[in-house]
Amino acid sequence: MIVFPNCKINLGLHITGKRADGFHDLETVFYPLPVTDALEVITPGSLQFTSSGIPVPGDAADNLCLRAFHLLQQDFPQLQPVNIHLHKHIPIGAGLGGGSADAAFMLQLLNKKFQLELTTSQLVDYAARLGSDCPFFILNQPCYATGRGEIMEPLSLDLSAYSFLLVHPGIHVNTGWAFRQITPQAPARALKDMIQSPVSGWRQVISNDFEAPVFAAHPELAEIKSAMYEGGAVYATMSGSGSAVVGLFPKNKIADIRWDASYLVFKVN
Ligand SMILES: C[C@@](CO)(OP(=O)(O)O)[C@H](O)COP(=O)(O)OP(=O)(O)OC[C@H]1O[C@@H](n2ccc(N)nc2=O)[C@H](O)[C@@H]1O
Ligand SMILES: Nc1ncnc2c1ncn2[C@@H]1O[C@H](COP(=O)(O)OP(=O)(O)O)[C@@H](O)[C@H]1O
Repeated sequence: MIVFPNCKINLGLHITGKRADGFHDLETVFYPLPVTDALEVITPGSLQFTSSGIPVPGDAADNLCLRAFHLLQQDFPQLQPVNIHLHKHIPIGAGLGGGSADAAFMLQLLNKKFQLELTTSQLVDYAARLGSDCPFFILNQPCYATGRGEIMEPLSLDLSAYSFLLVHPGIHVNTGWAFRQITPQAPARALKDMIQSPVSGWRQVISNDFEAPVFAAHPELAEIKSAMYEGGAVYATMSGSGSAVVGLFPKNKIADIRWDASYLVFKVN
């Protein structure tokens, strides 16, 4: 069985409070985009994880695909050992949620393969135990999210008039560090309302709290965002805690910007 976990971008992000459990409350709009990994699971086999493509940092035993398998196996001992292969294409530590997508797709794949009959709400609960971004990928549709990101309201948000440019300059931002740079506060404007306003005005009203500290640490990112606006982007923002920057351009009119050869660049028309 093979699935293709996709990435997400955040359109607006506000850190609204620090919680007793050490996490932060936030509000954001998650939007899925078709830049994907490939995740294959074969049975029968011994429990094994291999990967190709972009190297995943850390011990293979800590990979979110294996963690998703072990999480379900605790409650469903009938899960047979599986051979897992991940081809990594989504940049890592980029604010694109690639690891979270792999974990959420793994839960769904195992649910189907072993006929566990888990409901969407049960899958969301399991996903929340693997990471704050994971529950989104169970729904995988435009959502306004609060809490740690697990309280989701699907939105009707049609961005089919736009093409998306994603630029990742290879800077890996540590999510925990990024949260520690921010003093939580109530947002000046309600994101849930602003996201329904015309995209042409988003530049003035939709912002990401992580941009100030992350751009201060990596000025190259502010330059990427400026280059997108100079190239005709209708809206540009860093995604999540970075470091990927995303630009919305009129459909099929992504500017031909000359990026540094080391950057990873993705176009979604
Ligand atoms: C910032 C966001 C926005 O969508 O995305 P990314 O930039 O990572 O893609 C998410 O909130 C990230 O979610 P995720 O990447 O799953 O984070 P987790 O693994 O749960 O947490 C990593 C660390 O970030 C901090 N953290 C995370 C989420 C949250 N609501 N409050 C936090 O304080 C904690 O220090 C935690 O130990
Ligand atoms: N399957 C996976 N893909 C990517 N990263 C993974 C995976 N499993 C574990 N990780 C760990 O999760 C961290 C964050 O990954 P990722 O989800 O890509 O970043 P972000 O939260 O910025 O979107 C990485 O540093 C990596 O060590």
